[in-house]
Amino acid sequence: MARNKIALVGAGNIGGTLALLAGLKDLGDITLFDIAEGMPQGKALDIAQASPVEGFDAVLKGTNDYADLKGADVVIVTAGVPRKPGMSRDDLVGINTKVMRAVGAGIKANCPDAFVICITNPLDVMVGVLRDAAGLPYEKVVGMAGVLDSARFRYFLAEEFKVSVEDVNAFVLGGHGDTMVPLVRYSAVAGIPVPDLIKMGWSTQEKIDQIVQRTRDGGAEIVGLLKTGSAFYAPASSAIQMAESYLKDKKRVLPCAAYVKGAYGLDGLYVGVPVVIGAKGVERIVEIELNADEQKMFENSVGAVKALVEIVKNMDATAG
Ligand SMILES: NC(=O)c1ccc[n+]([C@@H]2O[C@H](COP(=O)([O-])OP(=O)(O)OC[C@H]3O[C@@H](n4cnc5c(N)ncnc54)[C@H](O)[C@@H]3O)[C@@H](O)[C@H]2O)c1
Ligand SMILES: O=C(O)C[C@H](O)C(=O)O
Repeated sequence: MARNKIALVGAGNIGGTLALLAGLKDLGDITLFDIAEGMPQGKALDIAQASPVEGFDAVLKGTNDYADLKGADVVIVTAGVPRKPGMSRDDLVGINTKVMRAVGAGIKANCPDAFVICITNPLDVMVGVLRDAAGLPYEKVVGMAGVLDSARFRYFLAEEFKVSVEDVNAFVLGGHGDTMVPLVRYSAVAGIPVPDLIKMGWSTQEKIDQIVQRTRDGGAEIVGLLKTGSAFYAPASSAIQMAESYLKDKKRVLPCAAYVKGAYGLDGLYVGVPVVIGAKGVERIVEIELNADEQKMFENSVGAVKALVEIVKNMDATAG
């Protein structure tokens, strides 16, 4: 059986990490695309030279030519600009919208049958711009953020409860911004809901509230420490989990920025919700029940995403 092909558009911090992980996990052949000349070629060669040591067989190619995306089964997009300390993700909207349109055109022309995972920020809006430019079916274009935000939430909870990260389940919904909604009620250790663990004396409401806020600020915490860019190891791991679920038809239930029309009272918007990812792409939107507080937080987050969508529309109107 021929190997799958994973194309990585953007070969920077996340792109390079994605290439290494895709190799280590034997996901297939890997093409690294970037506008920077030499850099994707250099990273591809470097990772190829790690393959004999790590024991994986994959063709690794670096390129500056969109034609090399041909035949890609999965495309993961990180092209664009990350934020620096003092910036919000939303500050990237102007520059990264232009990048998403160029990348969308490249995907449309070369691999319209691929499953596309967008990572570029501001995420929920960029995945919509990318989808529109690529013209792919909505279920084949999805954004990565919820897996990352939930992983942060899980990690902080595991630290607090002093248990394995593997036993902590947690969901973060909504837009990938300051208004994201970590759902305490749907978070659990080995099936025991967090509110029950508070009653059992494992933690306090105050500490859980602090963890919720730290999760919301998770990206900014790392930007503040790195100073020159943003997180890239955990974002790459998160996108690889989504790609693997598609390629292996695992039907994982993962929080992703998916196009929601009908569910959650939404009328067609990319925003973070739990979905099932399988061989057909986003196979199902999982509509969970939200209580009044959760609903209010979710609506607030949806409002923030919609406001940014309007900014993109106004940019277009101004540009004529
Ligand atoms: N969704 C999330 O959860 C999440 C997490 C982390 C980072 N991000 C975002 O991902 C993006 C990438 O982050 P990074 O750390 O890899 O940044 P990076 O600067 O290391 O890499 C970005 C790469 O994109 C390339 N690029 C720029 N314009 C391009 C174009 N038109 N076509 C192709 N390539 C182009 C650059 O040359 C660079 O190599 C940023 O927007 C960042 O905010 C999102
Ligand atoms: O915080 C950022 O700008 C990058 C990313 O969205 C993250 O959450 O790490």
